[in-house]
Formats: sequence, structure tokens, C-alpha cells
Amino acid sequence: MSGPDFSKAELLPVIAQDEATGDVLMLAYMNAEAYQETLATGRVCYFSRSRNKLWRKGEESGNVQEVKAIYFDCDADTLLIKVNQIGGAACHEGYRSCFFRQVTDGGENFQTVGERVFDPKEVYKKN
Ligand SMILES: N=c1c2ncn([C@@H]3O[C@H](COP(=O)(O)OP(=O)(O)OP(=O)(O)O)[C@@H](O)[C@H]3O)c2ncn1[C@@H]1O[C@H](COP(=O)(O)O)[C@@H](O)[C@H]1O
Ligand SMILES: [Mg+2]
Ligand SMILES: [Zn+2]
Repeated sequence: MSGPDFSKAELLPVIAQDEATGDVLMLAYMNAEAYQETLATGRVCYFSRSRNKLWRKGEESGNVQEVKAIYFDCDADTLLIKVNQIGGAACHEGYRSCFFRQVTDGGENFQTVGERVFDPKEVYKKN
């Protein structure tokens, strides 16, 4: 049996979806090590491209993501993880979902449509 194919790319994109609401929370990346850690711990561990290291989601904020179910797509190079989002917000800007802005007026404008759950200055005190 074969699962997600990390031989296709070192980093595979990962969509995190709220298991309860169906909301798409964020998109990030995993390498094989992050994937194995996620399986072993039941908490989502990404690989941060900007920081170039494992990123245990919630390590600073406490907003960890509990794994409810893991899927991979037809050609085994994208992951979908249904999660229970602790703290009610996935985004480091304090919104429930990273997709809190909507493009409007045919691309002329955008609108903040998401719900801000926390103040990042409070949650990320080190920054
Ligand atoms: N917490 C987040 C966070 N939550 C959601 N996201 C989203 O996750 C996506 C991937 O983030 P990465 O850091 O992996 O960046 P990348 O997209 O791989 O690489 P770049 O585009 O930055 O080059 C981003 O596009 C963000 O929209 C976050 N990106 C970064 N953080 C930082 O991660 C650190 C730990 O935060 P917690 O895990 O919440 O404790 C803090 O310093 C936060 O500022
Ligand atoms: Mg990014
Ligand atoms: Zn975000």
C-alpha cells in the first residue's frame, strides 16, 4: 500500500479543513518527517518554508490542530487534513481561517469577510 508520495516533491501542500464546519482553514506544507510526526502525535506538524524547519502548529500560540482524518488526492501529491482547531483560529493574524479576505468588484477591491477571534499581539508575545 502506498500513501502520500514524497518522492514527487520534498514538500507536499496540505489543506487544513475544520472538521466541524467544513471551513478551509489554511494551506501549508509537509515534508515526510512532518507527515510522520503528524501521524505519530495526532497533532498537525507542518514544514515551514520561510523558517526552513518543522512547524508544530500552535507551538507559540497554543492553537494546535488535532487530527480528525487525513486524505490524499488522486495523484498522491496533496494532503487534506480535517482538524479540530484549538483556540478557534488557525491564522496567525487572529482569524478563524487564513482566507479572511474576499476579492470583489472583479479584482478591483477586496473585503475582509473573516471573523477575528484573537489579537495577534496578545497571542504572539515574543514577536
Ligand atoms: N502561526 C503561523 C501561521 N498560521 C497560519 N499560517 C499560514 O500558513 C501558511 C504557511 O506558512 P509558512 O510559515 O510555512 O510559510 P510558507 O508559505 O511555507 O513560506 P513563505 O510563503 O512564508 O515563504 C502561511 O501562508 C500563513 O497564511 C501561518 N504562518 C505563520 N505562522 C507563524 O508561525 C509561528 C508559530 O505560530 P503557531 O504555530 O500559531 O504557534 C509564529 O511565528 C507565526 O507568526
Ligand atoms: Mg506562504
Ligand atoms: Zn493566516
